[in-house]
Amino acid sequence: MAFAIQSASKCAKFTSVLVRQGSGGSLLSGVTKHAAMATSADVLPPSTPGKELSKSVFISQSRDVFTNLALEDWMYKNFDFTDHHIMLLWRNDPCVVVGRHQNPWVEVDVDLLERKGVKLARRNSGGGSVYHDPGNLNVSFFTPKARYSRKHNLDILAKTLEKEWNLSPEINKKEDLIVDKQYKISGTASRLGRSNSYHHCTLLVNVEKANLRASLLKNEHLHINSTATASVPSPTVNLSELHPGITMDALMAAVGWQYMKTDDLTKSDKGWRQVQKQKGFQMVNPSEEWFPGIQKIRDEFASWEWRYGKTPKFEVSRNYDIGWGLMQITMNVESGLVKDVHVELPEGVAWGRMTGRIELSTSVANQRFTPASFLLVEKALKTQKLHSLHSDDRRQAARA
Ligand SMILES: Nc1ncnc2c1ncn2[C@@H]1O[C@H](COP(=O)(O)OC(=O)CCCC[C@@H]2CCSS2)[C@@H](O)[C@H]1O
Repeated sequence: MAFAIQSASKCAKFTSVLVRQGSGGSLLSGVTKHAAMATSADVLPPSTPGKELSKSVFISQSRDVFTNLALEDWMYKNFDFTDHHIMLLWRNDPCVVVGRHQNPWVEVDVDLLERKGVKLARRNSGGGSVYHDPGNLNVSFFTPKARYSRKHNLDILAKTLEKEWNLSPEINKKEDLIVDKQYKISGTASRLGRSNSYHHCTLLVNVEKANLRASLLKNEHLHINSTATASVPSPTVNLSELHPGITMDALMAAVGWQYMKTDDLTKSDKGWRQVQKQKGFQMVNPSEEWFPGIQKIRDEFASWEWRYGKTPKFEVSRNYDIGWGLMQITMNVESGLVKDVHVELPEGVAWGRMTGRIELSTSVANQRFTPASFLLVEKALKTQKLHSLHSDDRRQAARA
């Protein structure tokens, strides 16, 4: 029996290729779409009974953020990592990935992202919003919860950069990897379940910095009140700027090999030993054929209900200069849907005989919130005549 795949999923199979024979070759050289396909049982020798821990490096063949998040989720839910730890390396086409408890309208200009073709995704782990493109490497470390250690994993990454390229990254308080005391090269988040866990992090190799900045710009017109997790912006640097030898291929190979040779066992793993069974990295095709049910998970990650509907409830306002002062339109949004709308008129301005705060019943009620919801309310208001109160009107309004 090969490792956990059998015990957990009966049918997960992997296209498996040895991608680095000898030390000189590029990580991905020799890998073709039609590389020999084999089940894990064909690749890995049968494990001997007892407490043996082995490790694998998987590389996702997909660049679709929703597919990769689904793959991660599938592995987390279906594998048993007790005697097999896995590192998954994955990259995405341009996207912003917000944390599980975040508000996308706080974090980014949602409409701008859409116009630029940058996807917006929500992950299952907590923390802030990060930008991905193929120059960003995502590294997921899967272990049983009992062996979960962010520090151990980040040490592997730091050690790789030290040994291979003479860099001295440090792990700061929030477990970012930073260089020169301030420049972030990696952000971290994690998910812990009853028995399984993963810690995942980014590595900025050579992302389009201008796109990173532009994709994390906010919509300055929206004023949002919410309890959602806020991101912690930091100055960032690409590893390729620190050492020209750091290419994506070279980094993936170095990180993968450092992972394979690092002992994950701890003092509490009495009677265990770590064995090396895998001779190379395994290319993973995250398709329905290999991971039954993955398409449904992918569709859930891509759905409006998950990306926007999961936003913690919030209050969002826009201010309008109407000549006599600032008018404010406010909406309460729950599960991404507009629950109620009110307008706050500036002092001394009336709408008919109404002043101050006015509850509105509008066509946006119970609809999905978008910044364009404000345009609809604005339009509806424009059909009403606002006027400045004369002192007589003020007295009347006060009596009403
Ligand atoms: N790709 C990437 N890597 C590192 N730092 C980034 C990146 N993109 C943006 N940033 C910077 O980090 C802050 C947000 O930092 P903050 O600390 O708020 O959030 C994080 O770091 C979350 C990391 C999540 C990692 C997951 C791994 C797989 S899927 S995403 C942002 O405002 C930018 O200044």
